[in-house]
Amino acid sequence: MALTLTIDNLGVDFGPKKILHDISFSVGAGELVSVTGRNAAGKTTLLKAIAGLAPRVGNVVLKENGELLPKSAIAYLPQLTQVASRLSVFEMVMLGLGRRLSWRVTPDVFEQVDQTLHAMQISHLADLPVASLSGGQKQLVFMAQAFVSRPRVLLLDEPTSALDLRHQLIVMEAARSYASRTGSIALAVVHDLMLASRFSTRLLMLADGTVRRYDTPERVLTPDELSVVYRVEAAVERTSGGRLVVIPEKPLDVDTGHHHPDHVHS
Ligand SMILES: Nc1ncnc2c1ncn2[C@@H]1O[C@H](COP(=O)(O)OP(=O)(O)OP(=O)(O)O)[C@@H](O)[C@H]1O
Repeated sequence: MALTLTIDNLGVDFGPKKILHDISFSVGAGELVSVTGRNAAGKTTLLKAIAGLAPRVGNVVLKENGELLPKSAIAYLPQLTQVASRLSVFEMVMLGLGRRLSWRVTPDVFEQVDQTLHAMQISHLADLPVASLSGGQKQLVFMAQAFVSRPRVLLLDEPTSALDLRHQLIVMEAARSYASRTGSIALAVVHDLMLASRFSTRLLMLADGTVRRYDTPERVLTPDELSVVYRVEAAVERTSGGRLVVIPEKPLDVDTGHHHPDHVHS
């Protein structure tokens, strides 16, 4: 395969606290992988560690046609934060071109930014100040900024959490088509399991600080898995169109992990 991201025995400690350990998996060209798991499972930490933004042990190897790629081939888009900027949407997206920009804005640059705005369906916002946009619109702008930089690996931290239904689909479709069209890799933290299953080639389910399952959505999203990982009773069904539907029924008692049946006296 042309491009591969290989994570080998990755671990992250914050002081004495082991957040992630023994994480190994690999992703191939064209894949969108959704990272899922409970709150505080370490999903953000995993993306940051891959991007080199969190202290880690273990290896992150990105290779294309046998050649190692530099860290700059990986783009990390954090969860949406406040934007204090007077830049317009067009200018903000253009900044994604980084070192490819010179003092004069060439037609080629306009073209690339225009195309990206169009793909994200935000052309009509081009001249507005980013600061004046809604949370969801800002998310689309930052995704566009990441796309235009043409990363080989795109790491998206909860890209859909601030978005309405329509924009959730636009963003997930944009991530999927970016990966498949450019033969690159996208990893996205996604809490919505139906959205994740619909758009992802594979799900990476984190639990207890490590990879619990890394497989197709159909294989990962089973009632048994959901009860263990999320401590919920849930039904998993399929629509007539073949899509997976996860229906959470009720929370189960939190598993303390301290069951010692041997010690139970009858
Ligand atoms: N810089 C840090 N220093 C110490 N602990 C940290 C730091 N960053 C994260 N943690 C801890 O690491 C654990 C994992 O956090 P992380 O943000 O990766 O979880 P998450 O799965 O992305 O959570 P959520 O779904 O709630 O966004 C948490 O217990 C958090 O408190």
